[in-house]
Amino acid sequence: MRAMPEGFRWGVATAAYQIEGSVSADGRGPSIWDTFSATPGAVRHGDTGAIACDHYRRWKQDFALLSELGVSAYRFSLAWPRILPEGTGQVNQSGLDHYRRLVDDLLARGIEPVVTLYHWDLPQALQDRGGWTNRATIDAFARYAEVVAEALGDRVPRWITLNEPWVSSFVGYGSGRHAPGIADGRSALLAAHHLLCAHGAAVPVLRETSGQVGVTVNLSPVRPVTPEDADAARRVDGCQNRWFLDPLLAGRYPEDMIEWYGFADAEPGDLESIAAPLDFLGVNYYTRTWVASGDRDVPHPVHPSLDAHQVLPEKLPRTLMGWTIEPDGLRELLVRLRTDYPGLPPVLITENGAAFDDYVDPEGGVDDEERIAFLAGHLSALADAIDAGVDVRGYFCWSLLDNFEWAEGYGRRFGLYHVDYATQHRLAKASARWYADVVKRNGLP
Ligand SMILES: OC[C@@H]1[C@@H](O)[C@H](O)[C@@H](O)c2nc(CNc3ccccc3)cn21
Repeated sequence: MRAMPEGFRWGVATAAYQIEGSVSADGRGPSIWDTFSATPGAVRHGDTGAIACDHYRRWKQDFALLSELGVSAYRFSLAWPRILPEGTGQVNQSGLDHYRRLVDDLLARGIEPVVTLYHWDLPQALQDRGGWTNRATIDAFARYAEVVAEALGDRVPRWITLNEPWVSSFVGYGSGRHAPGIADGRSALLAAHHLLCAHGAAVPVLRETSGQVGVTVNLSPVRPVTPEDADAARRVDGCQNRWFLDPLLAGRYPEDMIEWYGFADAEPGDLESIAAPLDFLGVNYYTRTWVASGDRDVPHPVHPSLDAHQVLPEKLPRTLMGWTIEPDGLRELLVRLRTDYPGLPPVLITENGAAFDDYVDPEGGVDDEERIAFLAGHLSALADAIDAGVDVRGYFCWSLLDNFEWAEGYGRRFGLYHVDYATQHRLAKASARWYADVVKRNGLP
């Protein structure tokens, strides 16, 4: 038995655009993901979030699944375009009312709502004015936080300002593989900085509520394939991990990367605001990053393309996303955080999960043993990190439901519950029953 500490929070996580659907209902405005997914070639099979899991209408039945799992917490995101359809200006009360109902139902079930304000669905109206490359979006986010804090501030125990600013900036504005589909290095850096500033502007606003405040970053330990690749690996670590951890936890950008990027867009006071004290750090972990510089093209001056440098060791097992399965990477990154960042607040694992080739068998079940093994391995590594002294307060499995997997569309299933998109029928996979038992035991059997 690998028991977690007393009071450890067990949860599952989702995000608005990936599950809600109803993209034009009750006053919702368009987001950059509505625009991007409607762009031919942007998303596999031309999939969009227009319907997704129809969760906007089926949320009550989905919340019954949370009770079935026995989780003590549920992480989900608010759709900014439901609350402020134009990103700023007029508030849409229907949007706020929807999320009030969700939060109140969770509380009535004894489940802690952990609310992400921004999980990539920027109102298109803001992108029309430059989006995250426009410094004015910082103030728009702060106003959004004020509106949400006023409406829900008395009943949400944990707030997450941003989900994965690295993805929003370097993938959305640097490689163009995510919305808004811009492939420009300097835009990625500007977007990253403004996202961090937006986080810093929202922290004092949310701190006025009764809830704790944190931010979620995706972290991946970086390994050189050969010793000659050490410099390239350090650059990728600088881009993917340190470019966000250093400002958030130490109030500075990493010197080696400032030089590499030639970055000079921080204004006086920005770094102090970004480094506002956190009640917790959300960490999303999925895999390690293996880097080989080799004789490939010179890495992009801003965003060393992981594709060009991602050379995965053949012997390692992978998920359907092509990501190597490396549970010990979770222990490694948590111990590194504790070692490198003395100001590290308590940690929540806000996402961990995997996509495998799930299918409904002739008996009507989904026997996803690979997912059970993935989760068991990562929970064991998490227990190792806690035994090593890292203060981890909770774990959120990604995801409750199969859902819209961004540029991969519906072809990649991460859910504990299988979703038949033709009928919207939810079906507990074997991993759902396994996870419910882990939650009940407060640890691995
Ligand atoms: O891909 C699985 C999930 C995704 O569904 C979540 O919305 C998102 O928060 C999330 N982040 C990662 C981490 N890594 C990542 C790397 C490159 C592009 C996108 C995500 C995985 N995931």
